[in-house]
Amino acid sequence: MAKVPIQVYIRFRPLSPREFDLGESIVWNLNKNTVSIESDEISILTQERRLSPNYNPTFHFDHCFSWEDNNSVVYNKVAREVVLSALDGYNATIFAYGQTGSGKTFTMLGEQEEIQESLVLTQRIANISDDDCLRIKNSQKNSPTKQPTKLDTTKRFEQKNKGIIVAALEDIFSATQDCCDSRFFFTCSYMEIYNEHVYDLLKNPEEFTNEILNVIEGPDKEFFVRGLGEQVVNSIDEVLEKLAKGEENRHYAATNLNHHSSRSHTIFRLNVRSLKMIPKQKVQDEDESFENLAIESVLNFVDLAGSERVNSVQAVAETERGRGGQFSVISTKSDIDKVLAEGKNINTSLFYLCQVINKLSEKKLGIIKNDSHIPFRNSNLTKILRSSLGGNARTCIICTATAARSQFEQTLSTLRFGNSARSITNKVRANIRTETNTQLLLTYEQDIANLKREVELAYQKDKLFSHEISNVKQQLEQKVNHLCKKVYAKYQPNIEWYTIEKTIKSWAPGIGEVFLSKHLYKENILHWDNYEFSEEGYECVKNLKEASATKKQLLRKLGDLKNSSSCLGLANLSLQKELEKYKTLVEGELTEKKSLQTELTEIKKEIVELHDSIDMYEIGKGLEELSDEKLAEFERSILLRIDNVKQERALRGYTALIKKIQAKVIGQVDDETFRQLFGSTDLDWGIKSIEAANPSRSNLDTSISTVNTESPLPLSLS
Ligand SMILES: Nc1ncnc2c1ncn2[C@@H]1O[C@H](COP(=O)(O)OP(=O)(O)OP(=O)(O)O)[C@@H](O)[C@H]1O
Repeated sequence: MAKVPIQVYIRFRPLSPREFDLGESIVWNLNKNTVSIESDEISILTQERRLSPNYNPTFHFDHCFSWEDNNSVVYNKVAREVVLSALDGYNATIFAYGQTGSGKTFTMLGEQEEIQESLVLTQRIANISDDDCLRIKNSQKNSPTKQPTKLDTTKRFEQKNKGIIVAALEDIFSATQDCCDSRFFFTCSYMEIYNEHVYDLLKNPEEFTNEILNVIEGPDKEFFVRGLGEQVVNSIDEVLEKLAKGEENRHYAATNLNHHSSRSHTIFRLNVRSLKMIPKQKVQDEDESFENLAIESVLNFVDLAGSERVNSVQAVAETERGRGGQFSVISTKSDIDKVLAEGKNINTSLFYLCQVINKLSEKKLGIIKNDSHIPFRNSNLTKILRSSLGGNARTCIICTATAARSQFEQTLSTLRFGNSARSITNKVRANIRTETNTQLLLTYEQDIANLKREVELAYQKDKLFSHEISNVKQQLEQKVNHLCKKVYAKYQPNIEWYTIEKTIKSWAPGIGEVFLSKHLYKENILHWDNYEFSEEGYECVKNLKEASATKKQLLRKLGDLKNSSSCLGLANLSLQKELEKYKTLVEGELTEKKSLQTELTEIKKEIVELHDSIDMYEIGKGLEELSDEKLAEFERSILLRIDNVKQERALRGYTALIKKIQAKVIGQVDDETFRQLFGSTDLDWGIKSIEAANPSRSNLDTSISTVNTESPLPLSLS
C-alpha cells in the first residue's frame, strides 16, 4: 500500500464580461506552483481593511492554471494518468471546488450552452433569495415569452472544449477498445446531493424527484447509497447518453422544483471491472493453463456546490467567537448544526467536507492527535467520499477561482482550502484479485446485462407494435365494416351462402376471410398469413413475428441464466460458510494471540520492575526519588532481609555443628577435632555450647531432627 498525497491544483478563469465591464483589476499573481497577491494590491487591500496588515501569503499547489489554459491542458496535467490508472485497479476521485461561477462545471463537463434560464444566472450574481426566485419563476411560467428552453442533451458533449469527465470517459473507452487480453465491464451511476438529500439522476424525472436515497454503512465499514441505480454501459455513446440524462434531470429539478444547481453536489461514478487471463507458471508436463486476474476500480467525478456558502457559515462562527458567543470555527456538531440551521442558503455537506479536510490536514501536520475523530458521519457527502479522503483512492482536487478584485475574499478562502487539502495523504493500492470463478461470473453478468437490455428493447418494440397492431386492426375493422355494408346492401334472401362467400372473396382477397370468420362462421381466430395487407401492414406483421420469436428466445435464455446463477448462488453460499468457519478459527487464534501478548507485556513489565528493584538494592539507584514513607518501607525491608540472611547463616552453622556432634555420636569425628570445635571432648558440653550460642531452642530442635543420622558426614563440613 503506497502513501500518495492528494494532488491539489488551482485554476483561474478569465474575467467574465460583467467583471470586464466593471473595470475589475486582477489581484493575484500566478507562477508555476505558487499564487500570491500582486505587490501593488497589498497596500490597497490593507487600506480597505480586506487584508490584515503585514499579511502577504504565498499558496503552494501541484500546478497553477491561468485563464489561458484550456480544458485539454488541465485534463492532461491533472487527470489523464490518474484516470487511466483505474484500468489497473486504482480508485480515483476528481473534485472541483470553488465559489459559484468560478468554473467548476466548465472544468468538469466542459463549455456549456447556456442551459439555465437567465433568472438562475441573475440569482447567482445578485444573490436573490429562494422565495423571490420562486415567485419570479412562477410569473415567468405564465409568461409565453419567458418559458425556459429544454436542453438538447444529445449535442451537449459534442464540443471542442470538453470537460474532464468527457475526456476521461473517451480515454477509458478508447484504451479498453485497444486492449485484447482483457474483458471490460462498465457500470455508471449519477447522483445529486441537494439539501442533504441524495437523488438518483439516472431515473426518470418523476421517480428521481420522489425517491430520496439513504446512505448506509456496509459490513466492510464503507458507505454506499442504497437504491442507487448502476447502469450498464458498453460504449462512450451509451455513457454520454447517461450523463446527458442526468443533466436533463438536474435541469428538470432546477426548473420545476426550484433546486438551485449551484447549491447541489453531483457525483458521476464509473465502475470499472475487468478480467484478464494470464498464463500460469507452467509446472513440468502440465498443460498450459491460465489464471484470472479480476481488477476493479471506481472513478468518481465530483462537481461541488458553490463554496461561498461555507465561507458565510465560517464567518458566522468566527464572528460569534469574536464576540465570545456560543460557536467556534471547529465546534461540536450540535453547535455547528445550529449555525447551519440559521441560514437556509448554507450547504451542510460542503461545510462538513471542509471540516473533514481541515481535521485530516491538522492530523497530518501533528496539530491534533493521530487518533483524533474525523467527522465523516456528519454529512452524506463526506460519508460517500470517505474512501477518497485519506482512504484507498488517488484523489485530485481542482480549485477554481477568479482573480477579480471584487472576489478577493472568496478566492483567498479557496486558496486556503486547497493548501489544507494538500497535506492529506491517501493509502493507495490496486484492487486486483486472482479468481477462478470470476470469468464465469463476469460472463454471466455481461450476458444478463445484455439480455436485460434486449428484453427492454423487445418490450419497447412491443409497445411500438401494439400501437401498429391497433392501427392494422382498425384498418381491418374499417374494411370489414365496409364489406358488411356492401354485402348487406346486395344481400337477397334467396342468395346461397357460397355466392356471398365468393362475392366477398372477390372483393377483397384475404380481408374477406376476416369477415367470413368473424361474422359468418363465428370463428374468432386471425391467421395473419391468410390475409392481404398494405405494404406497411405486412412489414408490421413480419416485425411482430420476429419480435415475439426473439422475446420467447430471450425469456428462455433468461430462465436458463437464472437457473445457472442460482447454482452459482448455492456454490457461493457453501463457500461463504467455509469462509465463516475459517474466520471463526482465525478469530479464535487472534484472541489467543492477543491474550498471550498481554501476558508477555505483563511479564516484561515485571522484569523491568525487578531490574529496578535489583538496581535499588545493589547500587541504591532511584533511592533519592522515594518518598519518606517509601524510604522507611525500603529500610524495613532491607533490615528484614539482613535479619533473614543472618538467621540463615546461623542455622547453616548450627546444622554443621549438629552434624559434627552427630558424627561424633556415630564415631566419625575424632576427639581431637571435636575438642578443637567445642573446647572439650565431652558431647554434652558441645550441645550446651550450641544452646548457649543460640537461644532459639526450636530452631536447634528442628535442625537436629532434620539431620539424617544414617548419612555419612560430607567431607566439606568436617
Ligand atoms: N476557464 C474558463 N474559460 C472560459 N470561461 C469560463 C472558464 N471557467 C468558467 N467559465 C465561464 O464562467 C461561467 C461560470 O462557470 P461555471 O458554470 O462552470 O461555474 P460553476 O463554478 O460551476 O458555478 P456553480 O457553482 O454555480 O455551478 C460560465 O459561463 C463559463 O462558461
